[in-house]
Amino acid sequence: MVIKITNTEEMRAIEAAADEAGISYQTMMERAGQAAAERALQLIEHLSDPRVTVLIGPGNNGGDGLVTGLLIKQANEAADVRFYLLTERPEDDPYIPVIHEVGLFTALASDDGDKRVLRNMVASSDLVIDALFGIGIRLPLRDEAAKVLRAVRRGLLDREKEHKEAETWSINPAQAPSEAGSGVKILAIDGPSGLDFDTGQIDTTALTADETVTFIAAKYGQLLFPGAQSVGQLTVANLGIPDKVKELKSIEATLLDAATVADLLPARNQDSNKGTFGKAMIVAGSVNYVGAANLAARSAYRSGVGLVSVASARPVAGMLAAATPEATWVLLPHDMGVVSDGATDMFFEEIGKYSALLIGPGMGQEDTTQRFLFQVLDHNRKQAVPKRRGLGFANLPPANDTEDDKAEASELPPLVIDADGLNMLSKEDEWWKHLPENTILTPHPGEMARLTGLSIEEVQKDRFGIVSEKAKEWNTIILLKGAHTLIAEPKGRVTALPFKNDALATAGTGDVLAGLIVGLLAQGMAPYDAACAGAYLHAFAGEFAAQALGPRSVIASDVIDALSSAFKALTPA
Ligand SMILES: NC(=O)C1=CN([C@@H]2O[C@H](COP(=O)(O)OP(=O)(O)OC[C@H]3O[C@@H](n4cnc5c(N)ncnc54)[C@H](OP(=O)(O)O)[C@@H]3O)[C@@H](O)[C@H]2O)[C@H](O)CC1
Ligand SMILES: [K+]
Repeated sequence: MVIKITNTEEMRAIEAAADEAGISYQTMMERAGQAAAERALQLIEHLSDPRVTVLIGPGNNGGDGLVTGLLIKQANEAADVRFYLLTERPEDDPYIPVIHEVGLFTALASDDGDKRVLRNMVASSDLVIDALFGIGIRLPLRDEAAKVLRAVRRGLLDREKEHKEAETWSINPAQAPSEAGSGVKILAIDGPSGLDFDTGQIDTTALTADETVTFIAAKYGQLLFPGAQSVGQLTVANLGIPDKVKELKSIEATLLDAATVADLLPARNQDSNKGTFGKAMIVAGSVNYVGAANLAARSAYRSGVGLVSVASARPVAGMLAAATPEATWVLLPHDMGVVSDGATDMFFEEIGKYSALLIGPGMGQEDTTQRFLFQVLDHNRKQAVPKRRGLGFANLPPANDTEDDKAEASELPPLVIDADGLNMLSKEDEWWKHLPENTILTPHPGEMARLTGLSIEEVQKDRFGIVSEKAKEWNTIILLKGAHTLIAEPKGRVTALPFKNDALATAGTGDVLAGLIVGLLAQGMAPYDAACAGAYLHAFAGEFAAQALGPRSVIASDVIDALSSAFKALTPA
């Protein structure tokens, strides 16, 4: 199963192709209603006589809502299901007669001038299903639709107020009742009505859903802010559309899922030693940013790599060695605690032993460090092979002749550039021409803005477009961080993460991510796969950490600690 991401035009083409292939529009609508009803039934399963209000729009989104409501009633006789119609449904609607036959309550907006009926319906509901509009919307919302949504909000507030009045207060906050909010859940069909499914723009009157059930594929607008904020937890129901439908198959944007990541991870061979699982080198840290190297190295180790070496300015190693006992160290020449360009020779004496390389976290951006970075990047092009100078380190095995030869002939191993590495790149004209093929860049939106010369707002507004375009232009893999992190490669693939977790918005989590990716790379994963899997596991670990500690209190080290939970959940023993 691969979850695709489409725009509305692509979705229309897929629907038409599915219809052509024998899955009629009505069949799709009934399967859509079935999928939404399943989620709805789960949301009300703890209630003995649940009350459900379904908001019905004029188009097929409304049709999905009618099916959903009917199926809820069919599955749960005790449920009080009522429908609120924005407009009369088309005359040939097959579901309205059934609703009348079953005797379910319906109200029509044009009969409810001041929207009191709607407000009361919502205030007395446990679940509101939003089936006013889906991908057929053209913003802004017309008046009547906006009025209906405002009345729904008022109904929700009434309910919340009532709930609060009924609350009892405990003197000791540690023992206060934990239940909060109005208790009304909102389930959106395909998305909150008022969402632009292509851009993520959203009408100010739109509801904030707890959950969204969408169909066949995710839509860009569900993953872009500000709309993504109102989508809640997203479920994708494929409606039985075969993967081979050309219009679906040709889509290159996908939403990453746990099973796909589990399949990507390298197998663990029991007959192994630390050499089996690769060696990662991390060039990181400077006297001003000491901790980055520690976070990246510890995170890399949690990925299962056999050995992690940190190459850093000598004083940094002195400060960190005790806190990072598993790492080995390569002590680079430095100027006042930042890596100097004189470090290049020593770097190349070592790098041949490593199967992956990360450069950047906490390095600073001094001119001398920048020269070092570009000398490293240009090595493959210039074939400048330095002579070994015998400056080994106590904790690395002495190189024998063969290793020496290997080191001298070596190209750079698969490479990740992060943080200050990216900032130093952006200071050089046409910097991308210096990158070895398949390099992974891991910018956050601010770094991406610097690399592209755009503003952060411009980057964020068109995340998918920009990351895809730049991956092609720069011929490199780009991982654009943020809620719904994106990974794109030059050939056109783009992958989005399903996570939007503010727990990761804290210093050092970027170092953790970069370390995790280099650890996976070192174990032989293909660069694009390592970037995707690393990003997924990092965000997944963030979810575990947030559950345990609350998103507010999570710090980068907690994410490292939670990595084992993320790996275990994906690949249970
Ligand atoms: N993707 C799938 O495979 C499936 C999707 N299904 C569902 O179908 C909807 C899309 O249905 P569609 O009928 O094309 O469009 P909507 O229901 O979303 O909306 C159309 C109606 O909305 C009116 N409209 C448009 N803009 C506004 C506005 N700004 N204010 C008020 N009203 C608006 C529009 O009126 P017009 O006068 O402009 O025509 C239409 O009446 C999709 O989202 C899924 O939920 C299938 O059921 C299953 C397969
Ligand atoms: K909707």
